Amino acid sequence: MTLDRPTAIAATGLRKSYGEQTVLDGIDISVPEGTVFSLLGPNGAGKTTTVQILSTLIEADGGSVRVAGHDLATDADGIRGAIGVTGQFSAVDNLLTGEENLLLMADLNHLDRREGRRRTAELLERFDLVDAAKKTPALYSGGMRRKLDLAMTLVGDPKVIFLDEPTTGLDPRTRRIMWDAIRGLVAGGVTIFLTTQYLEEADELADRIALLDHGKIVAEGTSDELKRLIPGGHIRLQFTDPAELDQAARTFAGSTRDDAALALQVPSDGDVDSLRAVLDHLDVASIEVASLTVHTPDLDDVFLALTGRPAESAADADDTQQKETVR
Ligand SMILES: Nc1ncnc2c1ncn2[C@@H]1O[C@H](COP(=O)(O)OP(=O)(O)OP(=O)(O)O)[C@@H](O)[C@H]1O
Repeated sequence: MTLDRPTAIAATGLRKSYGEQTVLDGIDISVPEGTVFSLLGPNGAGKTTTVQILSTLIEADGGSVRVAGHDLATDADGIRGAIGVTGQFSAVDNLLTGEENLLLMADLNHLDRREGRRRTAELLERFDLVDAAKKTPALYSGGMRRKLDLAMTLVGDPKVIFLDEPTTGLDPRTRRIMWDAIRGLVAGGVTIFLTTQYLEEADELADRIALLDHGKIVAEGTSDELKRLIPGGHIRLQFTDPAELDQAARTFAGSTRDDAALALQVPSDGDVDSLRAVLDHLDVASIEVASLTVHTPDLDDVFLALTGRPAESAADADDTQQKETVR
């Protein structure tokens, strides 16, 4: 579906070290126009460094980059003119009001006065900041600042937007508002490069996801492709009678029983055929089941399987690494 689209962001063999520390150890990235690409990784994995290189803020030690048709080596200005960046450190000026911040951006983007006012009003409305427009951002909540920051990025109508951990630390409601705004941008044809520590965020928004760990992309694919990389799916059968549980445990080789919960987990990839096979076996053996649920692995399971560590504590864990690529 996205295969025929032109490439909005292409990076090959990106390398970057700080002193002895290799932060990016040769990474390749390709993002089709109008899609969301998510770079996922724990604290310190190199996500911000990647965004800084692709958005011309710092130089790589090696590799080539094209963004929105411009080559980084020969036309960094072209890239700067086509992109918007919302970083972890916001561009918001605390001495100006929210509205003045937006008007300033309109000026910097060479919009005339009328167009600048129109765009500012539209963005204040869109991000539910009309009531806060005349206040300085020092009085804003973290979520409001983040929304103002994204609104400022949108003043120039960029075709490619880099969002570096746009929802870190936000409450679930504000996170949803940001997600909706991002979906709206993509629907309008914008390409999004999103970094996040949240597996759920990548799962919700991204067309393709790359997992960055120890300077390398250790897995890449759609959310479903990544989930298929790992085992862990199962059908959970719930019983009301221990005798039924006993009988089912004998029927399904390789199953795991939970006696306290009167439940049995039968390994399964969750597809219809395997579900039908389980139901047929239960039928033939006349086993009564109270309920049945299908569990498919989520990105947390993927992260654990590919890095050997849970996503939460990934930043301070050991060097265990596996390589896996989905094409
Ligand atoms: N200017 C710098 N000088 C030295 N080391 C740096 C510099 N910038 C980043 N680093 C190091 O590079 C590594 C990657 O940092 P980066 O900010 O890209 O990670 P990240 O994945 O964005 O993490 P986070 O989620 O914490 O922002 C870190 O170990 C960091 O300490």
